[in-house]
Amino acid sequence: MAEGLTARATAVAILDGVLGEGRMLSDFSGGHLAPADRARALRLAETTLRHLEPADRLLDKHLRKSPPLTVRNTLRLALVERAEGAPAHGTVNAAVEITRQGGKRTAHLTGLVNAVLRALPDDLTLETQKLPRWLRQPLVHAFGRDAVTAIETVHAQEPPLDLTLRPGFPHPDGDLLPTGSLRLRNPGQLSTLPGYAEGGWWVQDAAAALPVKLLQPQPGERILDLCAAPGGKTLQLAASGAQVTALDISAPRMARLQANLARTNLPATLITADALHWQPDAPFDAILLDAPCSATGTIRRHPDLPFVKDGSELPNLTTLQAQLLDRALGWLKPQGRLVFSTCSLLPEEGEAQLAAALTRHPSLTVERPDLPGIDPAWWTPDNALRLRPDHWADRGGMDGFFMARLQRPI
Ligand SMILES: C[S@@+](CC[C@H](N)C(=O)[O-])C[C@H]1O[C@@H](n2cnc3c(N)ncnc32)[C@H](O)[C@@H]1O
Repeated sequence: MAEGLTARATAVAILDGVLGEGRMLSDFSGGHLAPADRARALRLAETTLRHLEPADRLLDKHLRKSPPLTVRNTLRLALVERAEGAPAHGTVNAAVEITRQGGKRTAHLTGLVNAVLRALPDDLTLETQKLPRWLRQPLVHAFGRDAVTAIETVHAQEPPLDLTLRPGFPHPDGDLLPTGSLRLRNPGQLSTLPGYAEGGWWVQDAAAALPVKLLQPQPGERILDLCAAPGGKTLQLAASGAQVTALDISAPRMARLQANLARTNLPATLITADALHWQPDAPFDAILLDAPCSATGTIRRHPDLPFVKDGSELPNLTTLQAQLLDRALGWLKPQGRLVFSTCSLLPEEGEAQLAAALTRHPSLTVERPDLPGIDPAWWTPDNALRLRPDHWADRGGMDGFFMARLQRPI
């Protein structure tokens, strides 16, 4: 059997699901696989998705007509592995074997797969993959062509892993970022790292850790985490000593939040409900609204997103964000503060959403506290924070996020 065949064949099956059936990578369970094969398959599929279109441009030079999707995915995987430095013989043998094992559907194409892969040059270099048009155009308009090219360059790289640390607890070695997150390059099995068992840290992108830092929770404050699951921000709020109520509509995601609280031994009151219908008993000192959004800021961690989404859900999402924001503002005590955040790169889920909220609620003020490690260039003219994947590009980038802190009048 060719080495790594299980992981590679699984990676092809994952690519078939994403590109043929519009399934998200996060839906892949792979529970029947050994953990190492599962992790390798996902990593191979993600890497292939980061280079899919440049890979196709090279493959198409050697294909007279397009093969079935699963064969194309087998070729894409082998080509991308080669470009990443894998030895030719291993990738070719595995691709041929996967094609042979496809039976009637693909076995007659083993010769083609072998010939195409052997015809590829030794020094394969892949161009940078561009964002899809529905996303690229508004981003060029918002940030300029150079910024979008820089974002695409970061999207092509495997992202590092960031941890949010709990003061006084053990943690692994890594690079401490200016905003306080710890960055790891090759973390390996997380549950074996120092501090895992004690709940001393949790995985959270450096940008995703900033909405809670912007909210500046204080011990004893009554804080609502609205749209809370799976709960990275709930853990931050609870670790600050605030009295946290965490609400989310999704029961499975709330189960993950509960497990995260159990591992870290942090307290919060959990409510599974639709925020459009729920009402609190009493107002809050502060609210974090980490609203559902297009998640276009997380493409470096979710390279399937550009292939599965087409922007058609945006009007519904922006309407929901505004409704959630209006409801949440009504649950604040006088002078209470609310952070609105989205992991989106699109101004309509960020800058434009803030501008519209200020028009609907002219008495609100936007607060801009001093936060350690924040580059002054990341603040917008309206005192919001706009974070992009190309920020800290030399360190591995960060997720795209928008966040603003609003204060209710007396
Ligand atoms: C961006 S995610 C939240 C991430 C979370 N704050 C964290 O840091 O782990 C948005 C969440 O909004 C929830 N959501 C969507 N519509 C909702 C609604 N009407 N009421 C409550 N939660 C909702 C989704 O289930 C999803 O978990």
